[in-house]
Amino acid sequence: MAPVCVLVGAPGAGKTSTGQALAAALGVGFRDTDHDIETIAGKPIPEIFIDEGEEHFRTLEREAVATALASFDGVLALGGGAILAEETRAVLAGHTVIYLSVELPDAVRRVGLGMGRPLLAINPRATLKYLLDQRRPLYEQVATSAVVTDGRTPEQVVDEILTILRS
Ligand SMILES: Nc1ncnc2c1ncn2[C@@H]1O[C@H](COP(=O)(O)OP(=O)(O)O)[C@@H](O)[C@H]1O
Ligand SMILES: O=C(O)C1=C[C@@H](OP(=O)(O)O)[C@@H](O)[C@H](O)C1
Ligand SMILES: [Mg+2]
Repeated sequence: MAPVCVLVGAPGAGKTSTGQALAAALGVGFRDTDHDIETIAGKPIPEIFIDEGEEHFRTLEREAVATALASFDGVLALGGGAILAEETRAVLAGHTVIYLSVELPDAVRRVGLGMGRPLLAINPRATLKYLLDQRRPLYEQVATSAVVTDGRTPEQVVDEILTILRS
């Protein structure tokens, strides 16, 4: 069993919201590893960062991604930092991985002051710039296709992913 596709990209790329619309268009289930982590931890992501720290969150994230890749056959959205783990990049090999790309102006506008994303709670613009520069090569490394989301509606992004999945 494998996901129809796995969505990766920076915070604000639209992995969660566009992923849900894509799953609906395909008539398949939708799963987000951030949600799985919250269920396993029994608390929201900001509380995991406060109580146990980022390293613990990343451990839960590696486990959540590996479990979902092995047991889910719908559209799977990862958290923006999941690809930082070499182990996760390795288990993504062989999957259909779509990189939803977003650059700083649109990403900042979409995530505002973080909205439940603890890494972006302080100085979101500078932090997002750092994250984008650090992660862009990793998203490109794991992706089998890339879709630009800047200046495009979620519907346009879904249409392009559907075209990719049909090809
Ligand atoms: N293509 C888009 N155009 C405009 N707004 C978008 C687009 N994709 C997502 N958004 C908005 O950006 C915010 C972050 O989207 P989300 O799906 O949570 O991104 P991610 O899961 O990649 O961090 C949400 O408010 C969402 O509605
Ligand atoms: O970029 C990151 O490191 C993170 C992104 C978030 O997910 P989204 O990319 O869906 O916002 C969430 O996993 C957590 O706050 C950490
Ligand atoms: Mg998300």
